[in-house]
Amino acid sequence: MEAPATPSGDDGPADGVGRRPRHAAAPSRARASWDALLIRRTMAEIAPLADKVTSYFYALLFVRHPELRPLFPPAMDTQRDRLLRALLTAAEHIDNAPVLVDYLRTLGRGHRKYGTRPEHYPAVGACLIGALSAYATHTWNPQTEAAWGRVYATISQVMIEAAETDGRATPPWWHAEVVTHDLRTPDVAVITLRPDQPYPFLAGQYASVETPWWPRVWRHYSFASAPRADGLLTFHVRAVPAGWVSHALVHRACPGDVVRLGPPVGSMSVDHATDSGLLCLGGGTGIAPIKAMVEEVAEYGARRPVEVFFGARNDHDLYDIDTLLRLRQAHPWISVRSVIDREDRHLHDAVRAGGPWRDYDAYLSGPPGMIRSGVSVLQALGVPARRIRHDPVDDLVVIGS
Ligand SMILES: NC(=O)C1=CN([C@@H]2O[C@H](COP(=O)(O)OP(=O)(O)OC[C@H]3O[C@@H](n4cnc5c(N)ncnc54)[C@H](O)[C@@H]3O)[C@@H](O)[C@H]2O)C=CC1
Repeated sequence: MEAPATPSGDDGPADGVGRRPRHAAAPSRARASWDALLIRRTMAEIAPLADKVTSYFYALLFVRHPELRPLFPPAMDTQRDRLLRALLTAAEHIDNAPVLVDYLRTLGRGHRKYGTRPEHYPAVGACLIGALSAYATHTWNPQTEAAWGRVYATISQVMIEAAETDGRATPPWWHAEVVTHDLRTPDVAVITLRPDQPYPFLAGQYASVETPWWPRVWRHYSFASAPRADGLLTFHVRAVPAGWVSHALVHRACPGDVVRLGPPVGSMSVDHATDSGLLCLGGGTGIAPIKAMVEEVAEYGARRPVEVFFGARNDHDLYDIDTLLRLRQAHPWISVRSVIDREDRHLHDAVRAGGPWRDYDAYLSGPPGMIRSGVSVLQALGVPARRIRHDPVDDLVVIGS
């Protein structure tokens, strides 16, 4: 979702690939819905050819604009997926302006760390339309091209404005020095960082991290502690197979090394306006944001039921259970249950046995499969969808890799 590529912006013709003049009238509802229909048709046609379309898009971009190549990572594998996911997400919410705008603003802010500038957007937009038109051969026509031009213009305008607004208050990225590096298991490290300037975030959020060993390769990690008075940040990192960044962080990083951090993102934060109970499911290193949220609730001082289920493959993988148990000792209204996988019993079985959870707010963090099945289990147990929170499952594919 964080391709330093997508939407465009210039002062081109209204129906071309460009940025709508700042004060231009918004398209009518009818036109917006018609555009949405045409965009969805294109997306449906190219879905089975997604890899080819994105490869062709980047080939066009780098041939036409070689000066943009340094903004992207040397190996483009994950990058390709991100562009497509960003487009799919935008297409999915195209009729839901508040959700779409919120998503695009986050995307625009996140692009600042790549060095994306307003003048890059038209170049990207023209190549995107070039790639779509080459593959969506059944649905592409002048009306579809015009619809893409308008939608892309709106998307790029939202992203550019969000980046400009953000630029007035925050840096595009933060440098952060490794202060401690604690190898808790052969492949899990708990790493503490000191950012070079204040880094405001909420427990439950996550950030992109770039290491000095893999420039321009960014991966997401959730904060493992609530905001601290000393400003330090903590991450839990598991070195996963073929995970360049995670391997570097676990096996190479030492105190004194400096990484870069993108802005905090994510909406899985605790609502302190209610005193409902919290049901928290953490799988493996997915326990990180759960721990941060539990710490925040404890600091907040409200005595509300907090029920944590920590799923792990084996005892070693309960690498942070002691911290959770200390929290429980200090705050008896917190309950912590560890669940080691067994053939006949998994994390969700323990959750099922522990209810009822109807009146709880539920938070899930862990592997995508755990989140998907966890949501179904909780809904079957009567927890309404609006009370179930987790990070976007697509982002988790690259969280921690
Ligand atoms: N904000 C978030 O949601 C975060 C997600 N993660 C993700 O969490 C994962 C952690 O990786 P590992 O520590 O290797 O986890 P893992 O693969 O060892 O799984 C940990 C535990 O999760 C549960 N689990 C896993 N798959 C399940 C399924 N399909 N159904 C039910 N329960 C399941 C089991 O209890 C398992 O022991 C990574 O995929 C990482 O991207 C990590 C940090 C934050």
